[in-house]
Amino acid sequence: MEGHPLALHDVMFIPALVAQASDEQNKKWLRRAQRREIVGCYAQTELGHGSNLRKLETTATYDVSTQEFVLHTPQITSLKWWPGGLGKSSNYAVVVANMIVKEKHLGPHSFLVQLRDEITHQSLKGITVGDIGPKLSFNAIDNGFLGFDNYRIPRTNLLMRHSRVEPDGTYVKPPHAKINYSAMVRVRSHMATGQGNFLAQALTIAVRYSTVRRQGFIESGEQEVKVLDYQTQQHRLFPSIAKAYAFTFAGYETIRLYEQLLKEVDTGNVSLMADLHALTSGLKSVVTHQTAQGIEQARMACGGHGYSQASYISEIFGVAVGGCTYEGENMVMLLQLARYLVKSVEQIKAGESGKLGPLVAYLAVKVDGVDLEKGVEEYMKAFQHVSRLQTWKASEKFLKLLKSGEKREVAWNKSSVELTRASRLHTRLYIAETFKRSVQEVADPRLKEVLTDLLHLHVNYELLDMATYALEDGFLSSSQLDYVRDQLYFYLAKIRPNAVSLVDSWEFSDMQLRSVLGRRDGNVYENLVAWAKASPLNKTDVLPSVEKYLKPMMNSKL
Ligand SMILES: CCCCCCCCCCCCCCCCCCC/C=C/C(=O)SCCNC(=O)CCNC(=O)[C@H](O)C(C)(C)COP(=O)(O)OP(=O)(O)OC[C@H]1O[C@@H](n2cnc3c(N)ncnc32)[C@H](O)[C@@H]1OP(=O)(O)O
Ligand SMILES: Cc1cc2nc3c(=O)[nH]c(=O)nc-3n(C[C@H](O)[C@H](O)[C@H](O)COP(=O)(O)OP(=O)(O)OC[C@H]3O[C@@H](n4cnc5c(N)ncnc54)[C@H](O)[C@@H]3O)c2cc1C
Repeated sequence: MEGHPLALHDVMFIPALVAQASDEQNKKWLRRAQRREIVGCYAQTELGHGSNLRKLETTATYDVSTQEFVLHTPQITSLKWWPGGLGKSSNYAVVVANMIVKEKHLGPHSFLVQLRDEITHQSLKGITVGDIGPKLSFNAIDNGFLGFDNYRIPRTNLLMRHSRVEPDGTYVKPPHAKINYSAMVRVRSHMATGQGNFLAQALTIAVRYSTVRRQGFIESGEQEVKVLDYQTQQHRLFPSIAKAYAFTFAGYETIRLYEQLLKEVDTGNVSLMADLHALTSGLKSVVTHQTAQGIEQARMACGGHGYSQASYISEIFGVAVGGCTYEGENMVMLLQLARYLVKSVEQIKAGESGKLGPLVAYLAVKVDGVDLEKGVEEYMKAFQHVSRLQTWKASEKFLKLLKSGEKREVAWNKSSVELTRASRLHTRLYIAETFKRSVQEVADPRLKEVLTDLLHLHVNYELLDMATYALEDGFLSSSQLDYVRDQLYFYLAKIRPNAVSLVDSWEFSDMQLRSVLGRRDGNVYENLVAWAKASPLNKTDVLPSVEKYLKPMMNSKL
């Protein structure tokens, strides 16, 4: 859970080579990387810039006389900063640098760069590299810094699958300007399943513990109840169980789309890139945020023991919440999706609704009302309505500011909170839709029934959560919202008997969970005592600090 120093080798270094190095280059590098004869990382972010890639400062200047690129770190803010595995473990990196050829700045490009000697592992001349120090979590990973002092690499170390620099300095452009961002898009495509997995771990601990913990009464005079029987506890945990499933289903779809994109790009077809970029930008943002919230609720649902490291939930939280920042800070990525949504609105206004992609076609179709009692399809129409409403409102605000003479960037900034709201609603619609589709495809009728209950819980919880939008224009009445509330409470109670099975079905072992509270055998109390006794402070009855500090203080006459 604390991460692995070689994680980025598998998660980004190898995928960057697969997607961006030419077949010829990969004959040299890929097998070596796969066999772990060389260990790499993905070095893009700098001390001064992470989000705004166009302003990366590390330069790779082509020297036509030697057919080499000269990598250089012009100032302190240009140091690479954050890459996982860079500090101590890697001897190679895919480095993203601003490429300059014949004095022309050609923007960020990826290069394979050797950092350390393959035998001694010592850093090479011209390279400054080290670890950036402890973090909130992920402390088994050596996130690092890296500087170059006019460090030379062969021309052929530019990753040349999609763009090239010929020996004479002729630049051959890629088929899409952002094709070099593929390693990021890949990780974003995988993040919904990854984060769903973190959420599932925290919920497994909290749900299991909630059936061991007895406290208080529901009907007086009876045995104290398992805390999972409280409606508030169910409300805290069960909607997140639904989300963990929903995120996983959505993630399967984005992973499939990424694989499709890779194949299509190789045939020169880049049409999926904008759609997938928009989709994964929104999905990574919503999923990481809701996962962090869900894990924190799971911790609180374990009361005082949730705060102990024996629960292990704090570590899961620390790792998961990193996802709100890495692979694109969440607000920044929501605004990327918003660009796509605004463009879609502009297309509709221009009478080109027919050109809209399937995920945004609903923006052009108005619905007057819904009959929620007819079932999940009607909820989908309600989600479409609120997303459409907010997308149009935010877009109109932006377009109006533009029309009034504001500069594009200023108008954008003044509309940005509303735009991020639209992006979230659009993404939550997508999550609900994929959840619905995935449940419909389940063949086993008993499994389908339980997952359908979770789906119902999800859509009622979500609609209630976005109720202000639906009430704003009178789309939903307050009596419809009462119906949604009743349904929510109905499904909380219905799911209760299956709650433990739902989390057990994720099949985390005790070794994976590392949680005293979430043990499979439920022997929480004995093991909490054993865990406490094993605390380093309990190695001796009297600590050295007693002689050193306590006694002088207690014996002082002052
Ligand atoms: C088995 C597989 C496992 C897979 C991995 C699973 C991971 C799951 C987690 C669980 C496992 C835990 C294990 C541990 C893993 C830990 C991993 C952490 C690793 C972290 C790595 C990093 O963080 S790497 C650095 C990431 N950095 C960023 O994300 C930077 C964010 N910024 C950007 O991406 C960009 O700068 C930008 C998109 C914000 C803006 O780009 P730019 O300025 O160039 O563009 P514009 O804004 O001007 O837009 C122009 C135009 O381009 C379009 N566009 C931008 N990007 C793309 C793209 N990628 N694709 C397509 N199109 C793009 C943009 O939309 C604009 O279009 P318009 O039409 O003009 O609107
Ligand atoms: C655990 C972890 C692992 C990482 N691993 C790697 C790695 O392996 N390789 C690598 O290269 N990098 C890595 N990073 C770096 C990471 O990708 C960046 O930190 C991330 O992309 C955010 O960029 P930033 O730090 O520049 O944030 P900033 O952009 O400085 O964000 C600060 C604030 O400014 C806001 N902001 C910035 N731009 C805008 C805008 N245009 N509009 C509105 N608001 C804006 C943000 O929303 C945020 O609130 C890692 C980071 C972490 C935490």
